[in-house]
Amino acid sequence: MTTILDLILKEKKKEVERFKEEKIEIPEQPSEKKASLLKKLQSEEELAIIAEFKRASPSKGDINIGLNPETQALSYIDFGADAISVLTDTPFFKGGFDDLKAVRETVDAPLLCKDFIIDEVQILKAKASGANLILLIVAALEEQRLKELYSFAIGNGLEVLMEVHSEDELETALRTGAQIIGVNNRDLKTFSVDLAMTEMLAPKIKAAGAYLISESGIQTEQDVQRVIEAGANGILVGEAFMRAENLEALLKQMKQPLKEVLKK
Ligand SMILES: O=C(O)c1ccccc1NCC(=O)[C@H](O)[C@H](O)COP(=O)(O)O
Repeated sequence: MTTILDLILKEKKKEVERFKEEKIEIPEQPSEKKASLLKKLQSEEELAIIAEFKRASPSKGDINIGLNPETQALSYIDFGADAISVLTDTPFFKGGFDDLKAVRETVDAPLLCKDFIIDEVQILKAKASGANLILLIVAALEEQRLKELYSFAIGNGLEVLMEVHSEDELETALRTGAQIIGVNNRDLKTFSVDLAMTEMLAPKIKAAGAYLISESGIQTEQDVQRVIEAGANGILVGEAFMRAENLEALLKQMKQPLKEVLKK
């Protein structure tokens, strides 16, 4: 059965060929833009919130097409987000590298290039557009390739969020030495979302001493409490923030002091 991930990766191969034709220039990053999600996670006081700029998605179609990336990024930071994720895929998510650049010019926070990375050239493109962090999806890559891309990103001064959705994938991720593991609560084959995935994988991530980001399907304060109780150090939220009628209230409700929640 062909999955959505297969279709996305097929498009990525074409995109990689196009990028290889481009001259990618990496400007020197001003020091205030060299932001680190890892440092934020190491402080371990509050839940780290990665707020995502996501216009559309394969599972939900159009989410909020007209939103301006600069305005949304400023609101995210003003209301307490610690990092911003920008979907740079165009065919399936209606995003682009121009969105990433626009957000980089607007805020100094750690910036995640959220894409389906299969080649070094995409990592260079992410860096050239101002990212501090890239996503590597274990399900999208052979282990050897995952290790190569991980080392390439780290060697280029980028942090890596490594995404998993099963125990086997988690073991592969840990073998690369990844320090930030994203558990995707969304099954990319069926699109079903279940926060139990975070609960299932959390003990192994914590035992390995890595940081856990719970990704996808987080909509409410109760969802946040549930993943903190499982052991999450951070969350990645897209749709709920992009659709929020009162973004300030929602973001502030989600911003939880970690120890206080665990005491409840
Ligand atoms: O969101 C999708 O439909 C999707 C489909 C196929 C591959 C990836 C997909 N999403 C990427 C993400 O990881 C989410 O954008 C991110 O975790 C935020 O999720 P949400 O808060 O549920 O918007």
